[in-house]
Amino acid sequence: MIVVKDLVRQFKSGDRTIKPVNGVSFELEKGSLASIVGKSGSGKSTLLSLLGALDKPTSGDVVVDGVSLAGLPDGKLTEYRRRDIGFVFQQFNLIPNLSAVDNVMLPMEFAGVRKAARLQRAKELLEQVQLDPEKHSRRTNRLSGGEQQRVAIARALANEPKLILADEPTGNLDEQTGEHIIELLSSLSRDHNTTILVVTHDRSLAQKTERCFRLQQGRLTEEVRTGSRR
Ligand SMILES: Nc1ncnc2c1ncn2[C@@H]1O[C@H](COP(=O)(O)OP(=O)(O)OP(=O)(O)O)[C@@H](O)[C@H]1O
Repeated sequence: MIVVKDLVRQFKSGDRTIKPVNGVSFELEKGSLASIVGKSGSGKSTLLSLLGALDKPTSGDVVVDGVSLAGLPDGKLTEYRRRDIGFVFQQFNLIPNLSAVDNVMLPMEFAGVRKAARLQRAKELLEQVQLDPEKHSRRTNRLSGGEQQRVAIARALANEPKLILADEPTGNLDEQTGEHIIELLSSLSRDHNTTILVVTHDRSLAQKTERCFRLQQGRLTEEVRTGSRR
């Protein structure tokens, strides 16, 4: 479970102070899929960076399965980022000259998993994200955008993270492929019991997630829903 407590991130810009994250609190149940929508500049990327320990808050805390990030020294924060967080980006950020399977194996190599176990798990994950088995050994720069995003999602799952942070994961995909990716994230959050938080500009995609938050001038509100995904 992820608990975000009164998170604030401020920057000085000349003699002005801006607060792209200004007192944000929310909780995410384990295995849930949630989205955050908000205009450009509303603070979405800043918030994701704080949740992924790529940046430190000015005040407030993120507590992941009972562990407070504010209380962790830098070394432990790096460990948290590598072990407990999976990142998925709009630009996929795969290594283009490596095969799909090698891209998925890479984070497991950093985590010290044996080669045979890495290979087996990478293949299983690529099956779970429904990448055609013929394409497992193909270099990722020879895959379509939707296929590359499936590989990136498999890579994000590699070390069984507690939280997957997806920044505009459908931003470079056509509408239908984007919908497939959101459906995939939805089923993976259930099957792996992994919490997934998606930032998107696309309101129709946000509607497909279990919960939807709106960020406006650094403040977060939850949209009220009727019915449930499960
Ligand atoms: N390192 C920084 N120094 C100063 N200001 C920053 C810094 N990072 C972000 N900001 C400012 O914080 C505000 C929010 O930026 P952020 O990138 O979080 O917005 P966003 O909602 O992700 O936007 P977009 O949808 O365009 O990616 C912007 O005004 C931005 O200029």
